[in-house]
Amino acid sequence: MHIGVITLFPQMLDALRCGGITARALERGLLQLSTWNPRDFTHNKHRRVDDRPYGGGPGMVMQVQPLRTAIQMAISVLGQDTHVIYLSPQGRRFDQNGVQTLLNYPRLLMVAGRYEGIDERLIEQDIDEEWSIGDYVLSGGELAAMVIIDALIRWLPQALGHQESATTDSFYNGLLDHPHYTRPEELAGQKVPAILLSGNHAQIARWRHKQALGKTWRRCPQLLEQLELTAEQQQLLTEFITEQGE
Ligand SMILES: NC(=O)c1ccc(NCc2ccccc2N2CCOCC2)nc1
Repeated sequence: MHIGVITLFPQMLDALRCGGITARALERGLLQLSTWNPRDFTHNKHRRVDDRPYGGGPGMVMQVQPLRTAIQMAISVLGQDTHVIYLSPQGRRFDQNGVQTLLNYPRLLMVAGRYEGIDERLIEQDIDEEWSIGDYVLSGGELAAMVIIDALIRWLPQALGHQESATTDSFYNGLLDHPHYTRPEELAGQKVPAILLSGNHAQIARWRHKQALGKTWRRCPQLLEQLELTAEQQQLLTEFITEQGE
């Protein structure tokens, strides 16, 4: 997979190379990440990429030409079949389904807006899809792009050491995550649940599934309604509720 980002702040993307799963995936070439800065494609003396908005109003708007030239340069490197997305609060809400959708594009170009946004004519002509990571406004599209890149990387084959953690990622099987514990066994009177020390993997898996069901039931019951729980899951949830003495 080759991802490109059009951004005025390419150094922000370096954060993905600092460590962890994203850094390892990039080092191992599981995906390529390239950036293009519209400022490098300006044709004016002061390398301006923005100008005042027609119709007045506060702030500045990113001009079409530097962005269009940067996008065309990126596509010449990435390939003609590159899918071009724009990060904006008006975009399609990114979620686990979005991960699976975007993974289908071997070549993805992400345009990160700054200032008050970009000239609408660029969106109409050069952008295939708008995506949003949530209903809030950020100073630029870079962090939204990085969130999406991070989520995609976790689903690239071999990106995770033990592959199952992607498929058992809580949101994947529709439930919230079960609790996690590590050394020491006891800490200020807080003990690790004995079942986890038992070595009985079937019972441990059952306990974790029960905890995930219980946590989901507690925190977002509407999520449970969407899932048709199996008889076994109903049994586990009943057990959880009984144990909680609710
Ligand atoms: N939710 C998201 O995915 C998300 C994405 C980007 C983003 N900001 C870049 C941006 C993009 C498009 C339009 C306006 C703006 N903004 C520029 C800066 O000023 C505010 C408006 N914000 C939130």
